[in-house]
Amino acid sequence: MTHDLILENVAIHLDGQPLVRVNTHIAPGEVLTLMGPSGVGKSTLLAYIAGFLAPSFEARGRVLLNGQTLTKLPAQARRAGLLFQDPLLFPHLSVGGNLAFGLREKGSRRRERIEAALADIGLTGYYDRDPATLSGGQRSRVALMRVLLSEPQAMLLDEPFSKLDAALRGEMRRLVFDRVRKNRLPTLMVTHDAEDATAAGGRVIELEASKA
Ligand SMILES: Nc1ncnc2c1ncn2[C@@H]1O[C@H](COP(=O)(O)OP(=O)(O)OP(=O)(O)O)[C@@H](O)[C@H]1O
Repeated sequence: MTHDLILENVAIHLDGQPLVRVNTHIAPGEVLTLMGPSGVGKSTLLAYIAGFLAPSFEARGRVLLNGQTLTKLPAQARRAGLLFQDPLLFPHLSVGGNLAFGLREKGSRRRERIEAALADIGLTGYYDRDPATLSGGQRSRVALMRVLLSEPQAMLLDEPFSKLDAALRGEMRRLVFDRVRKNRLPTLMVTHDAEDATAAGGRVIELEASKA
């Protein structure tokens, strides 16, 4: 099955004022970078796609994923993986518990899948660890893996590397872009950092502040 993310004449308004407007098609494994001034509505667009747009906004247009109109589905049915600036993990769950939260698969192989995911991000033996004891880079990797275990069909990245120091930023960029390509996920990344766009290596849409 191909995973295409289509934003068809999407326009978002706030209190009658136009914010973001986009019309584009993101192919499987493609990372489209969205840049533009603060307040133009970049995060709002991601929230619209994911299904939790605040009621003060008004949105027009259609969002399609694999040919299915997302805007007709509740947020939990949309299969859009979200990664934010802050890699938020549930503090009352272990690292393994956090990954289990993302896992779609049921049954006896869950533990095995989680152990494999931990090994995959260099965290073998971390299943029972308290997330508060992880480094920033380790937390970011667990947050990414939790999203991937939920088997998303598209990825939405909201300044995902901005809180990391330079060395970790490079490492996380490689990991994230490698996984979205391998999993053939259409990906929309919001960032203020031109180096993120260069590392993504794809198209860049530069939004302009509304003149209205
Ligand atoms: N829940 C909300 N209710 C009402 N207005 C909101 C809400 N969230 C954001 N806004 C407003 O909507 C506009 C767009 O915000 P948004 O966060 O999408 O911008 P952005 O382009 O992502 O900005 P930045 O680059 O600073 O993150 C801003 O004017 C913001 O103040």
